[in-house]
Amino acid sequence: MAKPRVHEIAKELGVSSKDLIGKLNELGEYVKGPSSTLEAPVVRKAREAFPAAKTASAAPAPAKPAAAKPAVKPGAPKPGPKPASAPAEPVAEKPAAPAPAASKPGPRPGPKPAQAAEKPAEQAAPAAEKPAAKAAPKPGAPKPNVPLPSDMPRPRPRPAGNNPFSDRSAGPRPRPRPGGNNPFQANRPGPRPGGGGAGGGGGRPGAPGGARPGAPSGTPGRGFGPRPVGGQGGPGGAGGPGRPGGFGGPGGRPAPGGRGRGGGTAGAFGRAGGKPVRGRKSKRAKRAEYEQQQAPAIGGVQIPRGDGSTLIRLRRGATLTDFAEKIDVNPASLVTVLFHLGEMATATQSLDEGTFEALGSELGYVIQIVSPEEEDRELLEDFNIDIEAELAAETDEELEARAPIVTVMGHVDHGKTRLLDSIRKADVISGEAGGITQHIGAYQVHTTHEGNDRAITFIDTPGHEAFTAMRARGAKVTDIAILVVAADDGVMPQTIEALNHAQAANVPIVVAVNKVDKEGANPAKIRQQLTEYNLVAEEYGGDTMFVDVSALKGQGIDSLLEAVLLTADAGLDLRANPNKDARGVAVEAHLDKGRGAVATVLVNSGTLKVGDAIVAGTAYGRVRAMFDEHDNQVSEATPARPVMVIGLTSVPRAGDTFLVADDDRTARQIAEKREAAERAAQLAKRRKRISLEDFNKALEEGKVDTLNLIIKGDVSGAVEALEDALLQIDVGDEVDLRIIHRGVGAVTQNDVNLATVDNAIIIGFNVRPAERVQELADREGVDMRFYSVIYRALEDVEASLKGMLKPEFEEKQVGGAEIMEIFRSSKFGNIAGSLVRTGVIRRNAKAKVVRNGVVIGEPTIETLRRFKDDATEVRDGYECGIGLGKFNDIQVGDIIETFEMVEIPRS
Ligand SMILES: Nc1nc2c(ncn2[C@@H]2O[C@H](COP(=O)(O)OP(=O)(O)OP(=O)(O)O)[C@@H](O)[C@H]2O)c(=O)[nH]1
Repeated sequence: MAKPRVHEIAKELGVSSKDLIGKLNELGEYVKGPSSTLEAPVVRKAREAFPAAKTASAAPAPAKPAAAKPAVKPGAPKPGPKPASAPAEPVAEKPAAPAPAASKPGPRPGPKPAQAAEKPAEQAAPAAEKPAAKAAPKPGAPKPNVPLPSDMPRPRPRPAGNNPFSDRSAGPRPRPRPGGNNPFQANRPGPRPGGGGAGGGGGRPGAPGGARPGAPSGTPGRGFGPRPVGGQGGPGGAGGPGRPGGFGGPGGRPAPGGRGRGGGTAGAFGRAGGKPVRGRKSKRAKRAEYEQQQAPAIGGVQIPRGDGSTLIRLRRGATLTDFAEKIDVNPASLVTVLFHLGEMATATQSLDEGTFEALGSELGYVIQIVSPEEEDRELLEDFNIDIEAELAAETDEELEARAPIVTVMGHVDHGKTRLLDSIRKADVISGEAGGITQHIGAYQVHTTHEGNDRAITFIDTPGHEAFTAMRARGAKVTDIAILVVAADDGVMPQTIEALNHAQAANVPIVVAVNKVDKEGANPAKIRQQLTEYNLVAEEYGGDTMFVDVSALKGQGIDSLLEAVLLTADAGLDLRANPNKDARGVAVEAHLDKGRGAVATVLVNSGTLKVGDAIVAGTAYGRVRAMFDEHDNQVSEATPARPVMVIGLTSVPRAGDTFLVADDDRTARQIAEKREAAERAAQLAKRRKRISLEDFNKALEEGKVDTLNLIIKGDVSGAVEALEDALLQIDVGDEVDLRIIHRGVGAVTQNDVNLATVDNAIIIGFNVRPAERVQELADREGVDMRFYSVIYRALEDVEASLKGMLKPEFEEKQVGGAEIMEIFRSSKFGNIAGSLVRTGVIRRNAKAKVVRNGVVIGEPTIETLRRFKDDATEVRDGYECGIGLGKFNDIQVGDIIETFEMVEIPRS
């Protein structure tokens, strides 16, 4: 490769190509054109032919090309020739250039060196001599491609290639890349070198490829540090350099050169080497930065963020683990983030909606807590039960008329209970059946309407509380509400509450104006009052039916039932499919001593049969027997037919929906799943929400207080109502009211044990403690309270909570003085000349002026004197003058008592 071309030699000699060609032709060498290559002997001839020119131009000429070329493709072909022309110097300097070559030494070098080497080498040698001598003392270098800046006399070793040492030195050098065509490799082994004995051959290789590489290495020692840089890879080249070592001075250097090997090089080059490293780092850093942007860290953890509207659905009582699963992160990360938001929670703790919302908005997610109904629907879907779809799919042919279901509401004492009794008695069938003997929570009566026998089902739990509690559970039981208003009392607060609840539930209302038998009853006034609430009587042009009744005397009951039926027929589609598995609602339930859990259910659709596997809320079982309100055993219940069911393993709650499952196992699984969901939701509700900040503070100040309650009642409706009412008590933020357990039946040992563990108070409603339970409670110091009126229980709990909020003070009498004489002073008002009878009278104390046992005023002791001197206190047995400020209503004989407010220690 490195055969020089005519034009190159011409340039070197400072003559035109044409002249050179002419000359050579003259000398008998046939040369075709400027691009023709020349063999070494021919070149020699040419140089001999133009001796003068050569000396003149040689130096400069080579410099350029050399520099240029190597730079570009160092290892490349060019080098060969160039070097020839460009003597030694360049070599030294250029090493730098070669370095770069290193990076691509592989290919180039390989071949080139081999052949190129020979010639150039030869030629170079001679050529080099001169320059070398001048510039570099150390001539070593006939290095071809390297141009040489002159001022850098570096001893230029020889090109690795033809340096005899090269091989050897190389040997030791760590051989960088194994590369097949890596010159070094070839060299090393010896073949090349060996063959090259010629130095030339072997060297070459070094030169080109190796050179590059080598160069740097050697260089380093040299202090070329910087240059090499470009060289980069050169390292490998290192081999070359090895050479230098050979050459003495540099010797030491080589070592570094040795370093040739890749990374090592860097070190050898100092700064240069560092660069690449730095580059890599920054790349990594950049990536990290990018990732940071993607997922900002909160509290040191990175969490993929939502875009602010990413919807995440969670069930009630979900935990951080549930949330983490949805966004695919480690739950611990969420714990950390929440912690930084000021809340502490474990990954498996049920959290309330507010906490999830705060966490979600922080992370860019919109958290949607699935409603209980929806959750239950999803739960049932897992069992292939979709009640809504089932209902929607029913055809007219499948639907049959059913009885309307009615709830009686109204203000206290307006006659709800009495009305329900009257209706029961009015039942046309009762006579034959022996009357309604069972209170099962609902009953059905029959009446003749327009010649037909019609049934109406009444929920036997008056009041909107139960109605609302059921609704809250998603049960739409009531079709029509009878609003009872006493004609002698008028519309009262609960009347309005009741009608609001009914209207909110979209339940039509029939107004029963009761107690019309009473004197002073004014039914018209009721009609008029209710128009304000959108209940306009038909006779006034509205669409609400008002019926005057006397629950006491049983008057107007038939009309009321008729009004109910008319209202139902007018606006309600009361039909259901009786030919399928039953679905409905539990309206009442309790634990019966003999029969276990009993529940009164109302079938909404389908037919409930004895033997059915049933699940009601979290209770399940198999229908062992059913009874109606007449205490008759029945084998099946059709829509709107209330029956008392026996066979459940636990007591459901009023308002729990029930359904018949395919088999016992399914019923149990549904119940268990509901139970789990319920527990989670309860946990979330109960969780004390307190910020981290407040938490510490509250702890320090001993302000963390929770009133734990256990509620037991005779029927689930009462327990529900009591629980709801209790939870509505506004107790502020400092105290938490928790109902840790509720149930139907007597207070048991288990209840007391639970209360002992959680420091709870037991509230019993219409129940008594079971045997020996009172004893246990006394022993354990558990407070049990029993009520038969919900209101009283509420009052007590509220008072107790307030007590926890505010310390209680009581007056403690400090002293007492009797007024013996009255001095009138224009400046101080009346002064009571008194004798202290008990204790001590102090200035500024609060006082009570008592006359004949009656407190007539509570002034403050503003002035207190012993004779003419002010005193701060006067003890019993002494006389003093007491000024009560503006309170001048005193008489001789009055007693002035002073007292302090003393905090009553809580037991
Ligand atoms: N004179 C008269 N008294 C009635 C009538 N209806 C009810 N009462 C009386 O009113 C009082 C209250 O009746 P209840 O049926 O207990 O009233 P309630 O609305 O069920 O009361 P709570 O259960 O406390 O909400 C009783 O003393 C009844 O005897 C009526 O039509 N005429």
